[in-house]
Amino acid sequence: MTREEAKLRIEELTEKINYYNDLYYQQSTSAISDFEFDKLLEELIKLEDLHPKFKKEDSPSQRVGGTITKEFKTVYHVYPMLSLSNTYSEEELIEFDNRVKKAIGTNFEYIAELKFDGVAMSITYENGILKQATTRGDGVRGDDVTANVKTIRSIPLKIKSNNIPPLFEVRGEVFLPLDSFNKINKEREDIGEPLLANPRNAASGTIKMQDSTVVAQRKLDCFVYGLLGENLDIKSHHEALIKIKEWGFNVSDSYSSCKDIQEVMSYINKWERERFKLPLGTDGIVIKVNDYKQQEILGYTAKSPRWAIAYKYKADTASTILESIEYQVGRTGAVTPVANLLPVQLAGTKVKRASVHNANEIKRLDLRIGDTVFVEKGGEIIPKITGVNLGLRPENSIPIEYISNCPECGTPLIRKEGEAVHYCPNEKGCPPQIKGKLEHFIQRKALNIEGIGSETVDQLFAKGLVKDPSDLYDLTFEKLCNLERFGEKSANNILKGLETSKTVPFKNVLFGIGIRYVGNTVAEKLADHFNNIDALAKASFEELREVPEIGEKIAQGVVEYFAQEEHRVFIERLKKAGLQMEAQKKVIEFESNIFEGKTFVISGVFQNFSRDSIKEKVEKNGGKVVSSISAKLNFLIAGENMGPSKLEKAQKLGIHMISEDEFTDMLK
Ligand SMILES: NC(=O)c1ccc[n+]([C@@H]2O[C@H](COP(=O)([O-])OP(=O)(O)OC[C@H]3O[C@@H](n4cnc5c(N)ncnc54)[C@H](O)[C@@H]3O)[C@@H](O)[C@H]2O)c1
Ligand SMILES: [Zn+2]
Repeated sequence: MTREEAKLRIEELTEKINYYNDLYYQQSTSAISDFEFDKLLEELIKLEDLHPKFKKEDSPSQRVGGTITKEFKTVYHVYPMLSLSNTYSEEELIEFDNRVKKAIGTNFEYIAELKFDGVAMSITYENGILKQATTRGDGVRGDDVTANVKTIRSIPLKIKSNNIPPLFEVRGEVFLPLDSFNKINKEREDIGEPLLANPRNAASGTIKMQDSTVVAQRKLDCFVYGLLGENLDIKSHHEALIKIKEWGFNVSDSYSSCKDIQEVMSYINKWERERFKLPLGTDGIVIKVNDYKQQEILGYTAKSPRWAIAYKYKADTASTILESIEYQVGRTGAVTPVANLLPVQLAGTKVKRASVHNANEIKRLDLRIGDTVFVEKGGEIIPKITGVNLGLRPENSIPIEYISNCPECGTPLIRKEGEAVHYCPNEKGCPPQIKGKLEHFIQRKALNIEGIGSETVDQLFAKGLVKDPSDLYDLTFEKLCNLERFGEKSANNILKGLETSKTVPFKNVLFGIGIRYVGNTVAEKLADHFNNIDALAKASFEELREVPEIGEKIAQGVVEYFAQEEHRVFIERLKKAGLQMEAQKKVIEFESNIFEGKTFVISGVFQNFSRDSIKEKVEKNGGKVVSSISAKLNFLIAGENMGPSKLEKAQKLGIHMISEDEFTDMLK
């Protein structure tokens, strides 16, 4: 490579890396895999070493990848938040070990820990009270996300131990537990929303949300792995881990001390598979020289400590042939392209399908039939295509043209502005949409109709017996017995299942109806608030927005749903069939009547209660919770981060505002 070529390549790499950094840290998305990203960075570092003249001061090799945002207050770090140098190879790990030995001799110890895949956080405590939580940002300054971090239950707001320094900072990784991640995606799937790509990006997106109430619902967690401060009287990393655990922080037990690099290797091998049993994503291990004095001798580069390194596990990848793209139509009409692959062995399973998300993704990857593609399996269940081996591209291949008509019913597809997904608008005549709605209706979380499986749904639909869920209630013994291979017993089972479904609570019915964006948690909130279907159908956009946790999208979805005549007819038929269209009066076990005749508004995020449990407390003591602030209101229970407009209104009207603690005191 000539000097001129090197210069150009350095510029090109810089631009690319800056672009991916921006996507990753600012927009919480990854356009390429971490492995590909790290390869680009490695290439840049090597070229810059060969041609130091072309190395710019602000090169991405010299600084931490993120930046700050304008949505949050900017905070300067007391101690810079650096990155970690990383490697995918054992040889480089041994080189690291040699560098360490050269600087401090052989009398030292490593601590090996897992590299948790989330968002780095700095949390400051003053006299034992959580004062501030800051993102890494550009390493020098970050975003003040204190209100969001306070919603994380495993992070103490107040340290219980007496024996603590007056001022200190902990460092940790905020993450979205896999359970919560899967649950959120299940709910998004239920309501036909695009899925979150992976837990790390979901955590990073969540921590930057403006509404802490939504953050609280996402149930983030945090593993703490570092302690900083003046005169801490602590000599090593290991001691620090023990201390912060004592003080009530969540420290993962997975760390281990290693007397040499061989023991580190065993640690790496041990966790290569074991790590999948943990409740969160991990992408490697971190080794740190244990002793603080030795750390000091080793020091720092501009970007990372010299006393630590990350070893990253390669994601399981395989390459195979893309045979075809299939288009699936879901209950909401959303079209998902799925790749059919020549079967290949990947991470212990045979893979023959991979997701490609949407038309943009096909274009970005420039996928062509017959291409040799790389497939990767991360934490997700279905593997994804991460790239194309262009060297093996067949001659005369042509780019895949995304379909313009529904593969199932032929209707021209539409794409709403700002959405990546195509939809088939033929809600009433498109078979997978009709069947999808039926299956949604009968599922356990909805009407829970036993005796009907997806095969039966197919048959009922094929015979023209059922076109929408309300037709189910017109089924008779005779009609069912006419179905192929359908015994009397199965027919009776279905009829019994349908009969039982008439006792299923209103909130489940509401979920089963399948209103856009109304998942089962939302259905419960709406049922609770409006009590019956007629009140909900009449509710305006504004009235819906007043219900706690009902956002614009949901409110819009509900209004649009009931605006359609055919939906109202459908609801009438369900009513006639005898389904529960009204919430059962809750049986309240009264504790006292101290709040009799008093009204409350609950707003913001709370430390010891969920909003629902505060509501329950109010009701159990004779009070009533309302949604909007008016002059007649008696109390506003104000948590952290309540909306500014609510606050202003309450102040203007002179409403009595009480904190969570004051509320607890009132109950005593
Ligand atoms: N795919 C993309 O487009 C893209 C873009 C940018 C960055 N990335 C990825 O992000 C990473 C680079 O980011 P980086 O500079 O933050 O470095 P890094 O994430 O590799 O290492 C530093 C971070 O590791 C975290 N960490 C987790 N467990 C830890 C532990 N036990 N001890 C100490 N720290 C721990 C901390 O948050 C720390 O900030 C690379 O893995 C890169 O592949 C990917
Ligand atoms: Zn269709």
